[in-house]
Amino acid sequence: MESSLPLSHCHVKKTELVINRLHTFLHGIALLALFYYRLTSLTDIIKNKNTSLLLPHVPILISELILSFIWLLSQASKWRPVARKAYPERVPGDEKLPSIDVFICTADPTKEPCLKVMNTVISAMALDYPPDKLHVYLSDDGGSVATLQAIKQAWKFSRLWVPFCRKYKVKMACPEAYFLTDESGPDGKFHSTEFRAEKKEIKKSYMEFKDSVTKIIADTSIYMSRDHPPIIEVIDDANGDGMDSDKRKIPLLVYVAREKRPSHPHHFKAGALNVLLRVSAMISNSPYILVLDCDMYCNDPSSARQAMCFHLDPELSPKLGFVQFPQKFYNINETDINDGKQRAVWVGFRYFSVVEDYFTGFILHCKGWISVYFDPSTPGFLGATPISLGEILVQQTRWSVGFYQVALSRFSPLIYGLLRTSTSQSMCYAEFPYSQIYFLSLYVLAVIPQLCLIIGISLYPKVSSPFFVVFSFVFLSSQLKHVQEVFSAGHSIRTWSNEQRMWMMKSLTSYLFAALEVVMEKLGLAKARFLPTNKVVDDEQAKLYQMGVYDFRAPALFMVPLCSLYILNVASFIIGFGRIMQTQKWGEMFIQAFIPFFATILHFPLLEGMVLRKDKGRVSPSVSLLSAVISTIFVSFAALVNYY
Ligand SMILES: O=c1ccn([C@@H]2O[C@H](COP(=O)(O)OP(=O)(O)O[C@H]3O[C@H](CO)[C@@H](O)[C@H](O)[C@H]3O)[C@@H](O)[C@H]2O)c(=O)[nH]1
Ligand SMILES: [Mn+2]
Repeated sequence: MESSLPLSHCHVKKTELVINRLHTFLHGIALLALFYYRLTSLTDIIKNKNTSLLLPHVPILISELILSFIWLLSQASKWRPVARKAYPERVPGDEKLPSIDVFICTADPTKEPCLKVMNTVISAMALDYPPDKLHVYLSDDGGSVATLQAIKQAWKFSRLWVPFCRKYKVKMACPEAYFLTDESGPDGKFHSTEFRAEKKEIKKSYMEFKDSVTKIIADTSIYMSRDHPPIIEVIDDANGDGMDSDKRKIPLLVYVAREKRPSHPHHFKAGALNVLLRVSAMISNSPYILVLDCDMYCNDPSSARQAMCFHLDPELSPKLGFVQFPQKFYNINETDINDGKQRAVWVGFRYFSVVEDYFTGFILHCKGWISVYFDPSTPGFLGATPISLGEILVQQTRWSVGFYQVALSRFSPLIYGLLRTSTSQSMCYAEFPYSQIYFLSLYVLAVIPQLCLIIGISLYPKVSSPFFVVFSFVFLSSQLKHVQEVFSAGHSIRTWSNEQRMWMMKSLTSYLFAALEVVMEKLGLAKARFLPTNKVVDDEQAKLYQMGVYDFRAPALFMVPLCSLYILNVASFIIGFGRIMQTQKWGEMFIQAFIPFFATILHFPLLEGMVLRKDKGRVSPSVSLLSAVISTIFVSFAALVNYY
């Protein structure tokens, strides 16, 4: 009877569906009204031959068109929200399970601490899956001797750890995280002296393993090699124990450092994964692969079985290309000022773009495969997100470069995708690459209404006009929709402000610089690069992050535009507000004064960073000074125009 029960269940989230569609409908109508207003006022300007007024009005119109276009694309992923449930207890017996190859990538031993990489490896070894059907491959792009030595130690420790996890059904397969939490074993065995004795023993072994890794690091010079021959090593001990697949108690573990030469393009992570595909084809050749980054660990040992609930489902299976677990992070605190959690969501691996995960998924869909997005209540995998603002912006710049590479190519989702897959699927895949042009809208909205407020040019309807309601509705409906999404995901209002702030900060810096980088790349002046994020946590940074305070020690290239725009907004609000008080014309400039006011409040941490804070993570005085000079030039320009 058991086999007739479904392995998974998918249900439509009805309330969210109704809210989303109602929002699409009402917001869509309001946008049409907004553009009606813009077009009529532009026609008036042209009729009255006030051509100089086109200078601010046209960019504002373009920026509103861009925002609306991206909003429209984003509706596709919200049209039919579903939730999935997997029943791993219903998957067939172990003998019927297909085998899995787990791929883990590491690249730079200076940025990716060896112990963390080994924890990822060990947690994968301890997945709840038949050991003879699980094979773990580590790709080491850094070709580091230390990593090779450490993985041998990790293998030794796994020989104790994997049986321990199986025996006591340990829920946290990553040893570092296990020994940090207070898990005392499953019910019943909780008090057993046997369990306690074994736990003590295994903890001792873990400490010895940690010491051995520390010693390896201390004794070896650690650097990221870009020039090395290939090494493939099946990790084993001298007796060959553990190799005989009939008797194997722990999964096979293989170390791979592909050949790298400076003259040869190696295609970053996608290149590493393709080498693993070729190597694993010769060794285990499993029909399924599980890809992990070295900063993620398996948080729920049953996740491989959960994925099988979809892959073995007779209805889904023939077309199912991949099961995607959302990226969730273990190093996020409640305040999450950097919006590291990214609530909105990201096989031969495709080169060509540094967002190979997104791009490969897109191409698979275009080839007719489907995928399942599975968000279990216990996250299957937990990763690490950068905790400093600078790292986040650098990471975002890399992603943005990757998205532009896709958007500007023949693979552009709205052309390539529409011809090959459904409209809604293409829209979903188009949202990320096209939303990189947010920076155009945000620069316009951060500068033009402000300068016009100082000059005294009105760009928005008066409070008494019926179109005032339209503009207010568009603003409120988009903000309230965002708040609703934040709340329904179980977060607080603080998440809303963090996400708004980070969205603006990323757009104004990363999206812009990525666009410049891609232009340079097209002109042959720059080369594609993949700077792995830094996973080494600096104490000072960790302290600031824990307190919910920004670490503004980001590159000046990022900080100067942000601070200059902030000062410009504060200044324009003060000048504009002063003028409104003088002239008592509240109605005319209300929206225009509200924009810099909103920015001033939302980005208050920048003001704190420039003026109030004295700690190391404040905005450096040179950045503040340079920003003040730049914004003064803009404000003076507007004041001069106003004067004449
Ligand atoms: O030349 C390289 C560069 C990177 N990596 C590995 O790629 C992974 C991702 O790098 P990371 O620095 O952690 O970047 P993130 O921005 O955190 O990664 C996100 O973005 C990447 C695309 O840019 C995706 O591949 C990742 O899955 C996704 O988590 C890590 O395991 C690296 O070791 C390589 O193997 N070779
Ligand atoms: Mn990462």
